[in-house]
Amino acid sequence: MAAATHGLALALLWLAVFSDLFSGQIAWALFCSGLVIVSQLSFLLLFRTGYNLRFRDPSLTEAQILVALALHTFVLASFDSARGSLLMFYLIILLFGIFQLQPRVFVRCAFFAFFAFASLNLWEGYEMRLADPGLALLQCCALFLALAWQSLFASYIQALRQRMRQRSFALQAHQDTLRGMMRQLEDLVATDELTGLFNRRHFLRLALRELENLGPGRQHGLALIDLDYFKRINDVHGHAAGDRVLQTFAAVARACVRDGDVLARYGGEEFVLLLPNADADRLTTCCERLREAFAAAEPLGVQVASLSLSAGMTLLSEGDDLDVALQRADQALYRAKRGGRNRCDAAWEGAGA
Ligand SMILES: Nc1nc2c(ncn2[C@@H]2O[C@H](COP(=O)(O)OP(=O)(O)OP(=O)(O)O)[C@@H](O)[C@H]2O)c(=O)[nH]1
Repeated sequence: MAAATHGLALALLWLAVFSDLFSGQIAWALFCSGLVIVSQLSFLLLFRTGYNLRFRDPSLTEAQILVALALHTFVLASFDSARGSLLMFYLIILLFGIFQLQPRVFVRCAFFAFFAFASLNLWEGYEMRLADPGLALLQCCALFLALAWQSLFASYIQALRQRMRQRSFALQAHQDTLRGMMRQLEDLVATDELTGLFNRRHFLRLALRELENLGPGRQHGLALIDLDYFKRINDVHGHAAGDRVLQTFAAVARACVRDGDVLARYGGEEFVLLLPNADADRLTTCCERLREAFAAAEPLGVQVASLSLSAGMTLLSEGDDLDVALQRADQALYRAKRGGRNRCDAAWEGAGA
């Protein structure tokens, strides 16, 4: 935009030259045009080389405005009667700083514009070259008023921008807080309070998603795990001790599974485990490891003679129904219980294994 404005100003300069409103020679008009082009090429070079990035304002707004104001005053020196109609270019040049410059810097640029134009007139007055001193005084006053008004307008715009920025920061902070609360809420909804594991509802959601993403030839391992004689623990040691045993199981199970495995409390003293991309061997190994680790666990402050669990295992294949797979696992768990507990039984049949 700045280059286009300079181009426009050059077009006006040459219009003035051909309309005999330019008081200098053609060579002088060529020199002025050259100066404008060189200044623009210099800025282009700064931008292309990335040198501008060293400054706080990489657009170099203030420098561009000051150079344009100086060039404009320099060219105005060769205008007499048409000078007044070109005064508006001071305002156009300063318009580029309205959104970018701090009010203090903007006023500095406006003052520079007025100082340049007033100095030009004073110099011409001193040299006795002012054709109409009254008109020159009127032009100086008009420019002063216009610049003062523009400076006020610029500070108003800056204040407005500052307020909008603050509001946008506040909005951002509110959004962050809301997002954090949403995350907490989601965690609460998905977590079992006692054990810190996922709850049944969240497990079913995750398992369904895993099942949907299951490609041909791949399988997930699924196991239902039930703590043995848990009622007895409650009856003998109390409900609080039972709770501690459940928490102990959760801690032991967490240590036994890998990242990406899904472990959840299915309800009461029953848990469910989903091992993505696992075959029968890996699932069996994992459940056996878990069974042995739980048998060796010592819940804090509870003297339980022996801890054990039973597990029912199955595999999930592409197109499998989650409810049907859970039923298969449940039947295997039932067999494990009937087989004497403290064991893992499997229902691979019907699982595509
Ligand atoms: N402490 C505690 N007990 C619970 C909780 N949820 C369920 N229970 C108890 O878990 C016990 C489950 O008992 P049962 O279903 O008979 O199972 P079990 O005694 O483990 O017997 P088997 O599963 O056949 O080995 C019940 O007494 C429930 O009250 C809980 O959050 N905390």
